[in-house]
Amino acid sequence: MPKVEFSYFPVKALGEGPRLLMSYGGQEFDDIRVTMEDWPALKPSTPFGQLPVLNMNGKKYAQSVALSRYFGRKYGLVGATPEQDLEIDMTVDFVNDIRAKAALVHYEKDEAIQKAKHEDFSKNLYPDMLSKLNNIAGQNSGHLAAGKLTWGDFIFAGMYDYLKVMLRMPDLDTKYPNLKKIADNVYALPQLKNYLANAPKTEI
Ligand SMILES: N[C@@H](CCC(=O)N[C@@H](CS)C(=O)NCC(=O)O)C(=O)O
Repeated sequence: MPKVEFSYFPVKALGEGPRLLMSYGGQEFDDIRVTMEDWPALKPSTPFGQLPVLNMNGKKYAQSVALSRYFGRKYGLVGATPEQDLEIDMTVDFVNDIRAKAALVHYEKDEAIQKAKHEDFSKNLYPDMLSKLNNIAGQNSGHLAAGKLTWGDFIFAGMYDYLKVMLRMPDLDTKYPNLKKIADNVYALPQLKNYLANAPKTEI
């Protein structure tokens, strides 16, 4: 299995899912953490002007979900039926919907608008979305979908710390315990021990 290069910023966020999946599958990779200083020079050489990017066999591939689905297929972390795959896809899309809502607030430049948006989303939207996801994880034995470990779990686990910060919800663990279970189940995998021991520690 030839070594590949994986480039992302020095955070977990959208990059950690693919990093965890490669580690799970025993895929050796250069874990390139691109600084904001270096990014402008690199940006034009990426497929969509965004990170993460996987450089494999001389070709560059982008989009964190597509990359994760690819590794999921490669390592058998998929559904047992097309319907289970659909379940994984729809739940991963929902996770990204939650992330997109929180990002809308996080990156709002006007402080007053940011505060109002955060209060509004925290009252109704976040509890509604998170409790739905928490129930789904409860019905799937601590997994995101299909009642088993899939590539979707790796995306969610990789994004868990980042979500806590974006949602401004340090008590996410206790409020929605089934979500923590998804992350815990992934981080306990023996295949990840080496990567987790050596990867740079980041807050998000
Ligand atoms: N849908 C893409 C989104 C990628 C994305 O938004 N990447 C951000 C970092 S999280 C980025 O590259 N930002 C720098 C830029 O757009 O210049 C994915 O999931 O990979």
